[in-house]
Order: sequence, then C-alpha cells, then structure tokens
Amino acid sequence: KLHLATFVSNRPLSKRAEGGRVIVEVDDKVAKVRNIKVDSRLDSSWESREKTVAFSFDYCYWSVDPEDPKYASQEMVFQDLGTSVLSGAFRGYNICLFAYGQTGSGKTYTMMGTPASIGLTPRICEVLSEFNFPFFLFLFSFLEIYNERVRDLLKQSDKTKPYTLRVREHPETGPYVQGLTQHLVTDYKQVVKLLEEGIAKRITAATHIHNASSRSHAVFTIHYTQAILENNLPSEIASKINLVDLAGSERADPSYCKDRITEGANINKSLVTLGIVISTLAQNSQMFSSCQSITSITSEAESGRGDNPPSGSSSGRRPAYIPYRDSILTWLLKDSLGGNSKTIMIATISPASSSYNETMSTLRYAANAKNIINKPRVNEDANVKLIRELREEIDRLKAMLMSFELRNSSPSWSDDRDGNLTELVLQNEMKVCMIYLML
Ligand SMILES: Nc1ncnc2c1ncn2[C@@H]1O[C@H](COP(=O)(O)OP(=O)(O)OP(=O)(O)O)[C@@H](O)[C@H]1O
Repeated sequence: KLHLATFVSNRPLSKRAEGGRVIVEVDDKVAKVRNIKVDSRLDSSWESREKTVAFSFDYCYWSVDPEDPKYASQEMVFQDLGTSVLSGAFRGYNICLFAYGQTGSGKTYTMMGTPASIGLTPRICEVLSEFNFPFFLFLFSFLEIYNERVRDLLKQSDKTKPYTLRVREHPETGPYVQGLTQHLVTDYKQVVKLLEEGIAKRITAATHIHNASSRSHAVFTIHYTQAILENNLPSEIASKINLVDLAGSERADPSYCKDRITEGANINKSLVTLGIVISTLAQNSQMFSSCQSITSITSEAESGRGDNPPSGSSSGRRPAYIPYRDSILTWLLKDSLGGNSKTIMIATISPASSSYNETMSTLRYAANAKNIINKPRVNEDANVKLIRELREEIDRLKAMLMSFELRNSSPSWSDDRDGNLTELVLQNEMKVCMIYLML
C-alpha cells in the first residue's frame, strides 16, 4: 500500500498570523480540520458533527510550533520516512517519495530543508554515502519539469533553450530521460554541492502567498547499487530512489494564476494528470481487492458445496486505463505510481483558516491515494535469479525422486520416471555450472 504522511507546516500561518486561525489539529495518526464557517453559523449538537473532518494516515506530523510538545522535527520525519526509504533501498526495492501540497505549505522544506534544518533528501543521501565505493555505487541525477518540458538541473545548458530533454520508454526498464547526466558521488560533501547547484537552478516566480515559490516539479533520482556475493557469485542489489518535490497543488486550478496562463496551464497538466492517475489507480486497486475477496468467498463456498468453478471475472469489469503518458510527470513516475515501487506520499498542509479549501482538497487527494496498492519487487540480478530458480527446481526434482524411491510401487513405471527425473536434475546442475563458468 502507498504510505501516506501529512505534514502540517507553520509558514502560511505566521505570514497571516494577524487574521489566520488554526483550524488543523493532529491527534496521533489523524489530522482533523475544522470548518470555521460552519462553526460560526451553526451551533446545535447535530451540526457540531459537521464542523470537523478527520483524515487518518500512516503518520501525521505537527511542525507548527517548536515549543509544542507534539512538535515533529525534521529528524523525527526522517526516522519514520527516511529510514523506510533506506531500508527498502538496501533490500533492492525501487522507492518513490513525493511531496504534494499547496504553495508555501512546506514541500521543499520537508524534502530538502534549510541549512539550519536539513530535510529528507540530504539526510537520505548522507546515510547512503556512508556506504561507498567500491562495494556501493551511488549515482544521482536531478531534473526539473516545467511547462511539460524537462531540463537537467546538474548540467550547464543553453540558457535560451534549457528544456530540451526528452522522455523515452525502455521496454524492460521503463521510462527514462534521454541525455540526463548521472553523477557518481563518493562523499556527502559532493552530494551537498550538487544538491545546492540543482536547487539554485529551479524556476521560481512570485505568487500571492510568498515570492520564492516554485512552479516546477523537481525529481531527484538516486541509483544505488550494492555489490554482494550470492550463492558464491558476484551479484548486485540495485535500487532506484525517486524523491519528488511537486509544484504547488493550487496549480491544478486553472483560475488560480490568471496572469501566467501558459505556465499555469502547463503545470496544471502534470498535476491534473497526477490526480487522474491516482484516482484511477485507487479505483482499480479497490476493484481488485473486492474481486479478490469475492473470489475467496466463492472458492470457500465451492469447496463446501462442490459447485461450478468461478465464472472468471466476478464483476465482469475491466481495470480502467491509466493515462500515465498524458503528462511528463506521470509518465516518468509510471513505475512509482501503481507499479513496481514502494511509494510514500507526503501531503503538506497549512494549519491556517485562510487555507481551508486547499487543505481539504490536499487531504482528500491523499485519502484517495491511500487506496492504491502497489506491487513492489526486489530488483534481482538476472544470473542470480536464474541460479536460484534452477536450484529450486533441482530441490523439487530431488524431492520427487526421493518420494518415488520410497514408494517404489510399480518398478517398471518408476524406473522410467526415476531415469527422467535424474536426467532433469543433472541437466539443471549442468546449467548452474555453466553460469558459474561464464561469470
Ligand atoms: N515546518 C516548518 N518549519 C519552519 N519553516 C518552514 C516549515 N514549513 C515551511 N517552512 C518555511 O516556509 C517557506 C515556504 O515553505 P516551502 O518552500 O517548503 O513551501 P513549498 O510547499 O515547497 O512551496 P512551493 O510550492 O512554492 O515550492 C520556506 O521558507 C520554508 O523554509
């Protein structure tokens, strides 16, 4: 399942401290939002139930006031989410962590942080860079999607035409950005230098909330490879980690930034498509899990009654088409959204009453994403996989041989069978030897 975390940040509240009231409360894993419009108009006990809407997530963090006993520091967020990214990467899973929320609600603060309060990305890199060359390879790239075009944040590009990179799709490894530079890093200092270089290049423009707001999506990718010995063979555990800082979620609303029609409309496309992809995946996952439970109920009933076999699809519905390729962002994150990846979504919200509509829409969006079920798989080295499968097959055949020998009821038939099985065991053992020799 997609892991969800809500991060309630302080910034918009302090900007609007004069008028803004705190309408968000965090209670363990539940974020509660109070609608003060309803609050002031209605007062009976029935109506009071209407005032607060609660959303539950895997984690909820309150980072409004450092003096508050509930205050969640960057370290706490890292301990929960960062370590889960790291443990997945060490085990060979692809991981995606993305931050979604209104402009100024703390996406960049959570993902990158400030020099005084380091965020998730540098913390994750710091741990990864502790395990280094030659047994651990650590390559990273940093790109920006702006107006549905891609640029490399770690390459000096033509200033007049910086957004020239194209997304392509490899039949086995999936979507990738052609020509994106990959940087081999050997220590944390290099990581920080490259991160700073990339961040400085990100597009920013004035908005009505604060004037250094990012309108682009930033995707920071780490290819992390560990050299190991498995079955006495040199092998690799590979993992891809995508850390994504999205543009402000209000960009999904076309009326929001009328003066920047082109920019607004294009950013809108990626966020709107992300919304469609998330809700379609959620719908499909729900359909899949309800089909599974119907099938298991059916087979339980069948095993009792010995009735007809299940009639194929219980509902007759097919999973809906997922429009990944409708935007650059969703195309690039295809594998992370509903694919072979462990994915964590961080929804950042402001506690201020002035942000009520955006806060509700962000939390509904995240609540919808909670229904997505991914199928993460460990990225296994092809040779090691083959050897593992052959060895499993050998064990299975040997077990069969043994059971035939024990039973040995019909000598002539069993001799034939024994011969075939022994032959198969030998063939598989030969294959394993050949693979060892080739390496
Ligand atoms: N929890 C927090 N504690 C301290 N400062 C914060 C916190 N959250 C956000 N800020 C500060 O508020 C400002 C805006 O936050 P940030 O840039 O992270 O917003 P954002 O959601 O990334 O916005 P955008 O969509 O424009 O990129 C920054 O100066 C950031 O350092």
